[in-house]
Amino acid sequence: MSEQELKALRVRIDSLDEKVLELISERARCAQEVARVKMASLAEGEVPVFYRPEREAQVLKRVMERNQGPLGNEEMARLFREIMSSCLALEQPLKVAYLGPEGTFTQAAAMKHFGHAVISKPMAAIDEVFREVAAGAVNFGVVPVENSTEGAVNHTLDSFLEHDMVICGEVELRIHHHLLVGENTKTDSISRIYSHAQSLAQCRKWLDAHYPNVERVAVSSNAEAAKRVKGEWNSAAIAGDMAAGLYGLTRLAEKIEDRPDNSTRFLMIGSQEVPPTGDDKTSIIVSMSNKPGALHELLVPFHDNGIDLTRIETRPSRSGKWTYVFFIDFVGHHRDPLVKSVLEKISQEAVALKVLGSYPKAVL
Ligand SMILES: C=C(O[C@@H]1C=C(C(=O)O)C=C[C@H]1O)C(=O)O
Repeated sequence: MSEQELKALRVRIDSLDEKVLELISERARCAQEVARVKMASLAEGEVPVFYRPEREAQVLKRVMERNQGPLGNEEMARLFREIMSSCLALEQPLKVAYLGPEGTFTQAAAMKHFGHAVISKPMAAIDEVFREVAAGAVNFGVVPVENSTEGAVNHTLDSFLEHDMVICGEVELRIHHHLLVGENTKTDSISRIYSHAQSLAQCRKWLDAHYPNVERVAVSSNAEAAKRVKGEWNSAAIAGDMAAGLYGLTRLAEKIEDRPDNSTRFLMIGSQEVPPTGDDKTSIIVSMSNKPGALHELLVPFHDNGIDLTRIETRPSRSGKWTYVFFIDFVGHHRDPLVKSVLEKISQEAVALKVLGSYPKAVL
């Protein structure tokens, strides 16, 4: 390519950037107008709701449907995700608590869902995220709920039994683990590998093959593991990209998870009910009396009405030994007439039924 051709293309890019800049600014001014309208239409004592997940899901879907390339749909949606995040921040910056410390996959999930223009607050434990949201110190919380290799995150499920929380969104994240070392580490004398118990489990086979005799130490998070090895000479950590970057660690081995499709699903928790988008999921908790056929009775109404169950999980209930609660996710919104009638049928048989929330299916 000649110098002249390159120059001409760059002139074109500069002129396109000017247009993109002007359009983004116009969009941001529109969002400010939206905020003004939201404020003006409040009833007395009503609190304004600036963040509208159902609308955001719609915007992202529209972008993906209309995108003609060459950028891929996910990439384009990711760019719009950030534009919306900044526009919303002009209305009101969201405060989001997540399972920390900084550098966790939960932080990456929070950024993927809300974009980067939020005020984010790392918490030391899942229960603390719930408490921070319940106390109203933040608008939303982000917690992991299930992993495709290791299954349910029980701390999260149990926290739903203790707190009244509304689920307002979900996000899925591909989880890639790396074996990380600090600059002081002597790689031939690693005697300890730190990580979160879930991550150690997700890399069990790889560890058995490569470091069979090295002690595996479970710590509170992958980011905490990364932080520890920074100063140690005989240890390594298993953690992801964010933690590696944050603590300046070197990748001794990359993508060491046993299953290449290893993914984690995260939930956004808050107090805001989300209206239907037409492509939603609902999460409920049900406790049934301890009699034969109880689970069957619970599932029949879903089957009879053709409602697609996406997940069912059992946890010991807090109210008695050998009694259980079921966490169920299904496709649909609790305001859909069909879903309403199924929930009514179930509540006639159940000891207790709680709708944790209906929310748009993950777009990204
Ligand atoms: C602009 C709005 O407010 C927020 C910002 C949005 C955006 O930038 O598109 C979408 C939904 C809301 O979270 C709106 O409600 O339409």
